Amino acid sequence: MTSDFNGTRPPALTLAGVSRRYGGVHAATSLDLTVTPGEMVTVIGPSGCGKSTMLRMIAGLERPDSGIITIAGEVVADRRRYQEPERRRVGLVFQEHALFPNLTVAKNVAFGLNRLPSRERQKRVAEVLELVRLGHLAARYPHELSGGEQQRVALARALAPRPAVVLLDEPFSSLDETLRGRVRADIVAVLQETGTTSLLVTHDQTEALSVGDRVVVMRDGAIEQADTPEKVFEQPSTRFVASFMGDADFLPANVHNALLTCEIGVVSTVPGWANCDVNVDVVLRPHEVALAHDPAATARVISQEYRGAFVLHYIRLASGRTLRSWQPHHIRYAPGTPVNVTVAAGTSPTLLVDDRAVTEPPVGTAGRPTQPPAPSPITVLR
Ligand SMILES: Nc1ncnc2c1ncn2[C@@H]1O[C@H](COP(=O)(O)OP(=O)(O)OP(=O)(O)O)[C@@H](O)[C@H]1O
Repeated sequence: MTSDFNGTRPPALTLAGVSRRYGGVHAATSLDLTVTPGEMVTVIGPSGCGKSTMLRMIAGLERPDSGIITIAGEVVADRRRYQEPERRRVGLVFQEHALFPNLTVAKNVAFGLNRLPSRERQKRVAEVLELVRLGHLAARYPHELSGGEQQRVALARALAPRPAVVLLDEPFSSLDETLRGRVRADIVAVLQETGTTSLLVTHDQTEALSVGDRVVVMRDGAIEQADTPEKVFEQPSTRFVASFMGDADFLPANVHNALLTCEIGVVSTVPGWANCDVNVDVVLRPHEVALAHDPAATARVISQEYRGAFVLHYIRLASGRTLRSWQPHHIRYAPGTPVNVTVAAGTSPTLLVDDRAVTEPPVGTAGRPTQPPAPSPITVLR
């Protein structure tokens, strides 16, 4: 058993230094993660970054080359031990519904409960079908259900044996856009209601941010950042996370005596950066970039995309760099319009040095003379 967590329950799941290679491919590299009971963690990253490999190792469908995995305090995989999937307290929900087509809904849900006496089994099946609001469809076969209903049955089946962790691998991706939102809300509600610990793999940034208590961003087999949705979006730890989790542009900038400036002028003050002179890249998201028509401005609108609630404008700066700006849907600057570009008041943008976010001046930068990029024309913060 691992040590107690918060003095009471152990973590629902831990990975410590978990790695897996397929020939020359490092599918998972030294993964470290601790998931607390009841937490919902979303896992996101580009195709092939190792999301499914991580889930498969937790489920016991794949054996790690090294590292330790515990579930509810019990070691299920380490150098010596390897617990079979059916003995792990893990429930699985996959993209394809994976229900047995020849079994009714009730029998599908009862499938993992064969150790229970018949009466208890029936009671538990009825309970979980009620939970996903499908009690009235217990006698139907999978082909008689909608895609959303099939996913709710899959969740009921995963929850029935009271697993310590439920793993969901892109459970909504086969559903169309409208249904997707509804089924997602239903499933998340059931997981929250039952206090179920879960890991949900998704390709959808909005889903990862809106559903997760914590978001794990993976890249090339490694965890790049594991944080609250707010931190992942507002304080990305790397250039990759900043650009992967939403639109982001990067401008060379300089912090001199706590004042952050770049090509568009003064961006903000940076508390704690007094007495330093550091070149950085500043991360700007389109909602942080303000525009105003100004015949004297050197920046130009290149194009715009109508997105319904807002219009995304592409701006070419004097340097030739491009910046994007969201404008309310009723504001549309025609291509060629000269615009004054500023950073919205109250923005505290992420600063990068060598692709990593920095919150303090790098060691040895105090007083270092650097050549600040020439701001054109300095814009006073509103
Ligand atoms: N059984 C296998 N044999 C060889 N290589 C594999 C195997 N399974 C996965 N890989 C490789 O390991 C890497 C990680 O794959 P994985 O399926 O975990 O990625 P993923 O992030 O889930 O991708 P996707 O989002 O496309 O599903 C990929 O390069 C993949 O080609």
